[in-house]
This record gives sequence, structure tokens and C-alpha cells, in this order.
Amino acid sequence: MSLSKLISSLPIHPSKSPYIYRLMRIMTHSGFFSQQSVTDNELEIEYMLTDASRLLLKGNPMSVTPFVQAMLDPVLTNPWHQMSTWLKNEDSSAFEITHGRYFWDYAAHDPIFNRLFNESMASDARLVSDLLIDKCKGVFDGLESLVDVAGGTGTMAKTLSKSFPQMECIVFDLPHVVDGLQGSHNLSYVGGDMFQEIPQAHAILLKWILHDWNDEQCVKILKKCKESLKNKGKDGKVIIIEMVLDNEKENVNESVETQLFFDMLMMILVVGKERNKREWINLISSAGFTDYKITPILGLRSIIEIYP
Ligand SMILES: C[S@@+](CC[C@H](N)C(=O)[O-])C[C@H]1O[C@@H](n2cnc3c(N)ncnc32)[C@H](O)[C@@H]1O
Ligand SMILES: COc1ccc(-c2oc3cc(O)cc(O)c3c(=O)c2O)cc1
Repeated sequence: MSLSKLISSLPIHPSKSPYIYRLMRIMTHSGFFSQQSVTDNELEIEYMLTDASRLLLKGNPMSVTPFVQAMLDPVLTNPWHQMSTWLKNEDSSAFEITHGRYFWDYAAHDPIFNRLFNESMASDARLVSDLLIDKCKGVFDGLESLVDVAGGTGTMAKTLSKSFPQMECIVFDLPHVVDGLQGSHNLSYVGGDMFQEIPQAHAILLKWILHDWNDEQCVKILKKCKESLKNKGKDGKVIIIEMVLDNEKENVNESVETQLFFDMLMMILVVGKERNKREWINLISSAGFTDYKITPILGLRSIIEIYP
């Protein structure tokens, strides 16, 4: 679309028209648009969508707009301003200083934020789930049952239950997340606390969970998972989807910056962290698991299968 057409399509006051070129210039520089032709007349410049902006289109079923909207909500941005206060006192997170509650407790008490956050996680799960099944079918092949621990509103489990109709899937999360959600013939929802008890299954999925917690809490969660595995041999496993920070590549990989910002997000909002391979192996063995396999397959993220 040309700049002149763009300006006439936007619901803006005519006095603001000259500013659109400057907004488009920085968004083009950041990779959200590309420019077709070089011209001296700004109004003739033609902009095209890029892969990044396609992920933000309203009609795109893979849209991650809900994720971006949640991350830009003041509930999540205000805590960043409390980092220096947090560094000077004993509070567990800058989120707690800002809102007076832990992250998950806040979500339980604010239904609007709860919906916004759950929808943001669901949009990410929609993006990843097809890719996961496409590239890593073998990880789930032959499993009789699986619990998606802290599985949110069940987007990932729904895709798994459709792709593996013989597998019984349970979505386990806090009651305020799963109450009232409808399952299907091989998908059910269970409300509870993963630090107390996890439903039994042949495999357990932990997607974006352990990075929310400190090492001690992760070991507790993993031990609870181990207790809930029906098969204690090689056939039983916990499937972890998380980032594995790569110390060796340092700044060569442009994903490193994103990974390190996620580490900051986990520091500010919750009590978690992103971990490197050595830190993952420490957690896995401290929880009593004897073997592991790491497959770096989903861009920023890896699949870490661990065996009792
Ligand atoms: C970052 S979200 C990940 C959701 C989902 N696994 C995904 O990848 O889309 C973390 C989830 O942990 C859940 N959670 C937090 N504390 C929990 C607890 N004690 N027991 C069960 N679930 C919990 C939250 O409600 C939230 O749905
Ligand atoms: C791109 O894929 C993802 C990125 C981030 C997350 C994610 O995001 C948040 C955001 C928060 O404000 C708090 C959180 O605890 C989390 C997560 O735990 C998390 O995984 C998911 C997918």
C-alpha cells in the first residue's frame, strides 16, 4: 500500500498525516514492513507486510496480537519501573511490589487480566502446537495418556488430543483458569495446585512452566511429576518445552537477545529464570531423573525429554 493510501485509510485527524511517514520509517527499519520502491516523493512509497507483521494481522489464525497486547498492558509494564526498589529490598518480585500480590494470585483476583494473560498464552500455543506435532510427532507417538501440567486453557492439549485420538489428555491448571471449560471424548480439565498433587499419566507436558519458578520450586514440581508418572521405566517421561540458553554462541545468534529479555521478564514478573544446559541438567538430576534428551527444534525453544 502506498503511503498516501495508507494515510487516507487510517482513522486519524488530518493534522496527524505527516507523522505517519515517520512511524512507518521506524517500523520498516525494525522489520515490520518492507519498502518496494525508492522514490523522493514520500507519498508514493509503497509498503509491504513482512513475516513479523503478518503475525499481527487480525484475520490470521496464527496471530500473536493477544500476546503483544498482554505484554504491553500496564499490569505487566509497570513492574519494570520498580526494578531498583526490588534490588534494594527483600520482596520476591517487582510485580509483587507494584501490585501487592504474586503474579498468579493477581490473575486469580482480576478476571480481566486473567482472560488477557490466558488468551496471550493461547495465541502462543496456537503458533507452536502445529509445528510441534509436525516436527516432533515421535515425542508423543504411542502415549496412552498425557497431562499438560499448568496447561492454561488447553490450546496445546486440544491440538494433541485431535492429532492423537487414542491418547487421553488432561489439562491441569489452577481452578480460576480451567473452571467451566469443556473437554471432549479424550480431553478433560482438572483444577488444582501442581505443588500439591498432579493427576497420573504416562507422560507429562510442562510448556513454559519451569522458567516461572526458582530452582527449589522447579525441583518440587519435577518430583511431583515423577510421582505421577504411571510408567516409571523408559516409557514414562516428562516433556519440557523451554529455552536452553546457549553460552557458547554468545551474541552470534540474534535470538540470544530475545532469550535474555525473557530472562529479565521472568526476573521482573515472577521468581523464575531462563536456564542454560548445565542448569537444566542440575535441575533434572536433583529431581531424581536419570536420563534426558534435548532437541533444539522450535526456534527459541527446545524440547527436553526427561526419564525417571
Ligand atoms: C506461562 S503460563 C503457561 C501456560 C501453558 N502451559 C502454555 O504454554 O500456554 C503458566 C501457567 O501456570 C499456571 N500455574 C501457576 N501456578 C500454578 C500451580 N500452582 N498449579 C497449577 N498451575 C499453575 C498458570 O495459571 C498458567 O496457566
Ligand atoms: C514467544 O513465546 C512466548 C513468550 C513468552 C511466554 C511467557 O510469557 C510470560 C509473560 C508474562 O508476563 C509472565 C509469564 O510468566 C510469562 C511466561 O511464563 C511465559 O512463558 C510464553 C511464550
